[in-house]
Parts: sequence; C-alpha cells; structure tokens
Amino acid sequence: MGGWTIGVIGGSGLYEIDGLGDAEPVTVETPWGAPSDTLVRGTIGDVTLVFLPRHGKGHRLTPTDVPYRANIDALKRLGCSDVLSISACGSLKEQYAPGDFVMVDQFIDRTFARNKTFFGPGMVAHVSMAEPVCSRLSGLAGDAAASIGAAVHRGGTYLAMEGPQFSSRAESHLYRQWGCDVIGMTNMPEAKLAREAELPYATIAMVTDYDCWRDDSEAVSVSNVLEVIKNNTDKAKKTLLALVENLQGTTRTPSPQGIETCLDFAMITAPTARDPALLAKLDAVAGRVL
Ligand SMILES: CSC[C@H]1O[C@H](OP(=O)(O)O)[C@H](O)[C@@H]1O
Ligand SMILES: Nc1ncnc2[nH]cnc12
Repeated sequence: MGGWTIGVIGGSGLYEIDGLGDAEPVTVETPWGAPSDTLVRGTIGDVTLVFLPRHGKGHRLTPTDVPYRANIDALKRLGCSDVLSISACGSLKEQYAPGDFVMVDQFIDRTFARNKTFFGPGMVAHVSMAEPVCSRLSGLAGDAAASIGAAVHRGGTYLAMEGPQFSSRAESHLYRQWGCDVIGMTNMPEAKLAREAELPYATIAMVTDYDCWRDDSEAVSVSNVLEVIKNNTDKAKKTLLALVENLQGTTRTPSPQGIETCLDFAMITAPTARDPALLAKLDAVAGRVL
C-alpha cells in the first residue's frame, strides 16, 4: 500500500499547509536554478506531501518570475508521484461564483515571457498536451473538495495570461467568446513542464472574482481578491487533508493517461546529435529514459 507522494504547489494565499506532524524543510538546488522557496516535506499516515509556495513565502515572486522549471524539477527530484496545484482565479462565466472550486481540465496558454520547456538544442522532445490534466488526480481532489462542502465544478478551461496586470474588459470579453471558464496567471507553463517531467498534474482553481466582464460587479483588484482568498484558503487546506485521508491504505497505480511514461513517445533527437551538457541537466526530469 502507499506510493503516493503528492507535490502541492500553493498559490496566492496558500503559503503553508497543516497537519504534517513530521514536517521538515528541504532546500533543493536544481540545474534550472532555485525553486520559489524552501520546500516542506512530511507525511500523514502512508501519504507523503511535499509543499512549495509558488510565489515564495511573503508572496515575493510575480507570475512571470516564478521559476517554473526549478519548481517542477525540485518536486520530481524529491520523488513526487503527482503534482496538485492550488490557485486563485477569476471567473469568466456567471455560474462560477467567488468561493467556488473549478477542477480545470483544459488550458489556453497566452503567456509569452517564460521558459516553457526543459528541452532545447541537443535534446528535442514534443509531449502531448491534448489532455493536460491527470483525470484521476483531478477527480480525487474534486471528491475531497466536495466532501468538505465546497461547491465543485468538474471540468473547465483555464486561460493563462502573462500578467501581472489584470485583463482589460476587451480581453475579458474575448476570452469569454473563446469559451474559457476561468482566468489566472500561473498554471502555464507549470502544467506543460509537469507533463515533460512525466508528473501527473491537476489544479484546483478557486474563484476569487468575476474578472472585469460583468456590468454589475466591481472589476477585479487585489483587495477584492484578498477578501475571498482567506475563506478559499481554509477550504483548500481542509480539501488537502480530506484528499490524504481518502488515499490512506490505497496503492498508487499508474495514471490513466500514461503520464509517467509519456517521454517514451516524445524524444526525437538522434543519440549522436544529443548535447551531453543538456542531458546532464535533464537527470531528474528525464532520467528514466536517458
Ligand atoms: C493575487 S491575485 C493574482 C494572482 O493570483 C493567482 O496566482 P496563483 O495561481 O498562484 O494562486 C493568479 O494567477 C495571479 O498570479
Ligand atoms: N481575474 C483574474 N485574472 C487573473 N488572475 C487572477 N487571479 C485571481 N483573479 C484573477
């Protein structure tokens, strides 16, 4: 039984988690630089959690400055089997109200100023992002959220914008026309990098506001986000504990999407054309196949 080591990336408002009796800080250096902060590792029963605050403690890092590659590499290096992101987001649809949780299953990536891949000259890989979320992890997290009384929406498209400024009204209306459900600034390239590292990824997008498309709501601002975030964060912490409780005594099996072996079909560079220096940097992310 066991085998679950869940990396938890805490977003705005979630800078630590509860319930880890044996919590220990772990400092990790990666070939991609330092992660956002010291990680915290601990266990509850037979489940291990590794927590990382995405913006660093004290919220020091903008969405653009988050070291996404170092964060995912560090979680992989510490032996995580799965990665659960917990994020604040704006709602692009009436039915997703502030306080609701959306179990995102698709992304549109509109970010443009971030490192989006571990690969590069001397080792080219193309992973599939057709199904960017692990349906099992997302389902389990959604069940846990529902069990603590959160309003949970299963499925939804998350528009990842660069930020750090919020959207204009014209942009917000455009994303609605595209059929997007929620908007945030951080889940890309995080989800892409998790996939390259063969880590099943899911996100709980916690709605804090209606962005700026709604005539009878105030446009999103840090103050109205902060008003909702405290309550969302309490629910997120309870959700995590419920998730871990539900996993007790279960044995982890491979993800239904075959994410743990996705690099088997992704790497195209001939062995003779590979760059040894890049291969060395890929030791944690792609060590299984290199
Ligand atoms: C403080 S509101 C904007 C901020 O919150 C979200 O971050 P995270 O996904 O880490 O919770 C959003 O993406 C922005 O970075
Ligand atoms: N409206 C919004 N746009 C982008 N990121 C957000 N995070 C929380 N609310 C947001």
